[in-house]
Amino acid sequence: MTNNKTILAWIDEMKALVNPDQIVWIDGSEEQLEALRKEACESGEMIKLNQEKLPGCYYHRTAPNDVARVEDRTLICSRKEEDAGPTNHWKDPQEAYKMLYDIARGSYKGRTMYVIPYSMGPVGSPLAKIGVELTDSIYVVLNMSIMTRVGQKVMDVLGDSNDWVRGLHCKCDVDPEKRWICQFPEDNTIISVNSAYGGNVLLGKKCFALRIASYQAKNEGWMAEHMLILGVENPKGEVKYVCAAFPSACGKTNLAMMIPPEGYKAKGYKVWTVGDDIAWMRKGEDGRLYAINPENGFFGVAPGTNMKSNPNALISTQKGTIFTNVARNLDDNTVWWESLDKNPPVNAEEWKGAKVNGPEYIAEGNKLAHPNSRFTAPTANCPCLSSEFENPKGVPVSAIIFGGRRPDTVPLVYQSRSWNNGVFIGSITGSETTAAAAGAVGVVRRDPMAMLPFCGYHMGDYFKHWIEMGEVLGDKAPKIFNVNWFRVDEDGHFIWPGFGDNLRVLEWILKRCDGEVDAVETAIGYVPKAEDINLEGLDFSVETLKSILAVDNAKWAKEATGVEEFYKKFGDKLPAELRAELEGLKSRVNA
Ligand SMILES: Nc1nc2c(ncn2[C@@H]2O[C@H](COP(=O)(O)OP(=O)(O)OP(=O)(O)O)[C@@H](O)[C@H]2O)c(=O)[nH]1
Ligand SMILES: O=C([O-])CC(=O)C(=O)O
Ligand SMILES: [Mn+2]
Repeated sequence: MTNNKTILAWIDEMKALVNPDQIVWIDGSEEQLEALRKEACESGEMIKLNQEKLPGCYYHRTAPNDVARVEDRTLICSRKEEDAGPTNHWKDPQEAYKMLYDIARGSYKGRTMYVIPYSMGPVGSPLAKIGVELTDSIYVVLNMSIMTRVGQKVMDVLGDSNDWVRGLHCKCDVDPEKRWICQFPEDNTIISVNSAYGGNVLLGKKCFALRIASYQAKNEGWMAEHMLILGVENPKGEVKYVCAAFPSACGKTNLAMMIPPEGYKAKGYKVWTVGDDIAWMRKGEDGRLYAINPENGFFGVAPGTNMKSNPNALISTQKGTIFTNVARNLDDNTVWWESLDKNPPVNAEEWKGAKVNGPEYIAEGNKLAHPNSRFTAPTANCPCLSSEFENPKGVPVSAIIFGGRRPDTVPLVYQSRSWNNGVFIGSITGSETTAAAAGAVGVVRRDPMAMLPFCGYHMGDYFKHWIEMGEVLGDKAPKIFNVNWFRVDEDGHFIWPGFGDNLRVLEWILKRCDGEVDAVETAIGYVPKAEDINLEGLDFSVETLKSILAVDNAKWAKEATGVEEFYKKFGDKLPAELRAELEGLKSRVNA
């Protein structure tokens, strides 16, 4: 498939290490993928689902100890420890290679090495980048061929270039004690061992498109962010694009595919999805910031997805999709997860594979699907996929939105006072932890720009890079906002209806970008006047709206103290601009 000497030499080296019985190059053809699906079903690695109801869909189950990303076993292996920074786990590259090679050695014996050439971004786009993943898992091959563009065409574009990212995945025996997800940013290399969970092994996604790419982006003057990209079309037919960074399982897929409320639909509003998880952004010829989605599929959270909450996501999963760790309905060989509908299958197989009576099992307090069960669906299935999805130049970004799960303190929406103030707001993002990563759920932690688990270098330098991008973009920079869909009442219920109704907030955001609406200046930034959020057709009182737009200076004084504590980690790597923003916030909330 290629004469590229750097690729051939690396594959020879890896082959000598892992010792496969044979090597198969993934050419991207449907025949080859179909043969692999058949093989995976014969070995039991995958189950073919009901082909009338779910054509081209398959089911897979991971080991019960291997169901989410493992942040404490994810390492940044830069030569200097300081370059990984205080928010990453670090290991010396020489020691890491030795440890990983000892684990990987001979691990493909009796198995096949699949070579997957893939492009992150439209093949040949000036914003795209290329990787090669080696894996011994057909499941990984099939997922990568949904999530990225794979095959011969990628090699053709790469030619002899050495600008590609090396990725070695060894499933081994999925031993959690020997599980390591290692990035070597200075070597453009990723090694992942002893896992088969998507976020750890689909190396194009978090490992390349965020951890390695964020480092490349800093050095090359662009941005790699954990952001959805969506277009809002107004009744005049104009489309404006926004990017939003929320931590894992905090609503990116849902916002990216939202259905406008009835009243908005009637007026002609439409929402178009460009991406649901990752954005690569660069300054364009006209000086504005342009974004592409480097992915070609959605690796989405299944539980909670239904025809009411997110029909576009659900429809995206109805063909050519791989389901992982959801439950199976054994009567008709389809899938089920919590809140898909009100009828859990009686004749069910829960996510670990035990046969159970669904309703009884749930009544006993169990879940049929794992909370982080996922679907891998082709973007092409999405009914609201943007016509710009394949545009090699990307889409111009009007607004950047940060957000997280905050039961109190943070208002529904506010606008930053300036670019640097917006960077400050992104840097102090807090959110309750979710099932997307192993560990406790529901604990508020700081997750700057939703990049805490994904920034491939020193977070202080990353903040500085954001400040510098603002200088480069000048008055053409997107406006920066923060949202919080997750304020709760005394009974712990979400106050704001969220989902499609979030368009009401996006409308205000876009009006602010165009200078069409006023706002109230508060200690933290600009908050909407309650009458400027359209509540038409919604059973929601202005009083309640006011309660979730309110800024409580006493709470924010506490927040500022928490930020001050958090910022200590960065020492003198904390940009002076952010220090000044914190001082500004403190003086305003205490005024
Ligand atoms: N209350 C409320 N919940 C929401 C909203 N949007 C999403 N959620 C819930 O948040 C959870 C995760 O949503 P996703 O859209 O899959 O999150 P994500 O950010 O794409 O997650 P990753 O794929 O892990 O990066 C689901 O359980 C949703 O039901 C909202 O507007 N309000
Ligand atoms: O990487 C994963 O496993 C899924 C994901 O999008 C996230 O956790 O943000
Ligand atoms: Mn994500």
